[in-house]
Amino acid sequence: MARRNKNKLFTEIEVTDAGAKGKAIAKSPDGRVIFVDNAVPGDVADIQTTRKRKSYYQGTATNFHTLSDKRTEPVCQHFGTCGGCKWQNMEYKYQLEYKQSEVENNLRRLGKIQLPEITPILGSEEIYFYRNKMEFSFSSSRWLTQEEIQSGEDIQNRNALGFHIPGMWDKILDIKKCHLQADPSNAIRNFVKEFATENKLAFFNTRNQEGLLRTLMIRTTSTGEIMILVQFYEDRKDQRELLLNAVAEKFPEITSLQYVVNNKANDTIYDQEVICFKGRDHIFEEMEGLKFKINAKSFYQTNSDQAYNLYKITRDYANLKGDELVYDLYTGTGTIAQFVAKNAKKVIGVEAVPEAIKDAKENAERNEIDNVEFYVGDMRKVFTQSFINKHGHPDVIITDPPRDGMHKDVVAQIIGILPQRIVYVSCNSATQARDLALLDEYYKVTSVQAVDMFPQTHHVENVVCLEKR
Ligand SMILES: C[S@@+](CC[C@H](N)C(=O)[O-])C[C@H]1O[C@@H](n2cnc3c(N)ncnc32)[C@H](O)[C@@H]1O
Repeated sequence: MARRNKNKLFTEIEVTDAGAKGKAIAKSPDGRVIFVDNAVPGDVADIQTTRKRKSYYQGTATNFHTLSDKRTEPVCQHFGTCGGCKWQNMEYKYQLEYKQSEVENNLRRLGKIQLPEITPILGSEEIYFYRNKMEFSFSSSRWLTQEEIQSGEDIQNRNALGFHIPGMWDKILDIKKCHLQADPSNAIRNFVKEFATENKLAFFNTRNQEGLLRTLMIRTTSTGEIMILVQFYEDRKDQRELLLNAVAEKFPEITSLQYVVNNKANDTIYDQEVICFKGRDHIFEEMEGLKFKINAKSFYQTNSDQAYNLYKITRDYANLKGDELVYDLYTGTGTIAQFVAKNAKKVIGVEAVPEAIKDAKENAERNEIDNVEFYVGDMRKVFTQSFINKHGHPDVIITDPPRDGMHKDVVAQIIGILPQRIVYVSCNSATQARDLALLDEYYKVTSVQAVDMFPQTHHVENVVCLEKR
């Protein structure tokens, strides 16, 4: 029996809000929420639903009756196909408003937290070309745009170097100019694509798992250094050297040219050997005179200017007088730990990635900071009572977990310790709200400050200060 198509077309619907995952929000005539693609709050549009759930629809705005005055013209030719900058069609001041209200809503509704007066979100001065790290994928089956399909041309070359089409693991949109990372990022990516195509180097075929070229990572820093990492699938020395030598010759400003040969099913490099082809195996970022060494696997905040603002807020909230023992949980390469060290008696950083901890120790030595210590391991297993007994009872805990937030055992351990103050830095205010709810009996939220690290996207960073009740 044929399945009935349950999708609907709702006409003349007002789009009222923007929220989770960058989608706009509207209400259907039957009272459900609709998460809408391709719309801006204030638009009045026909909405074609694509999925129905118990309490909501997903859909796309098709025909527009009124265009919102919050709209602006997207600057990027890839807008709408590329999933990277979903909010590029909304003026920046409104992006900030929606980010601020998402943080507040999550803390109030999910966390049920009583909030102090909230400081306005700190916007980014640079709203384009602010990222210091981008990763592009090679593909031999480029995503074809509507214009290309309609042109009816026989397209011979389907090579692409760019981003995954949202929700499609095997389709890559070829990127000609990305507005998120400053030059020479675009020049390097375009050169690599052209050189590889001209020299018939095989782009990766995801379905057949074959080809030479897999991913390209470009990292830039405020010190002017550049790191390039090419990930190869096939181990062909001649072809690899042909490409890497051409890149080195064309861009002598590259200070670290590295590669990985990875023929396992997924393209994560974290369990792979990174080989330095030319220059150093690392680059340096600088902040307030502190130097941070970054290797290919290190986490470093992707918007350097806003990272500095984020760290200053974190240090202010920690309100250190100089005699405190501070724990910096999820320390990465120990950046926050070193940033606050001169205001504390001692700082202890804990992190899961061994390479990051190695860099953290080296960074501290280079920066001549001798009151920091770093330990490696899964937070849940390392941050235990015996760890506290050994290293001391913290007066202040700074925590900056990944998107999933803290494991409930880690929250329970913090409650067991009851430091005077907690500074919670988060890139996901929903999981932050969940964790704050668990802490609420023991801690009062005294300050909240959202920081926009990612203009043109819905992502937002949030810093919360908690004082023991
Ligand atoms: C959002 S980053 C913060 C890094 C650092 N605070 C900074 O500003 O650069 C989160 C860090 O948590 C680490 N991490 C993720 N899961 C972890 C776990 N279970 N135990 C310890 N560290 C973990 C990641 O490797 C990453 O370095």
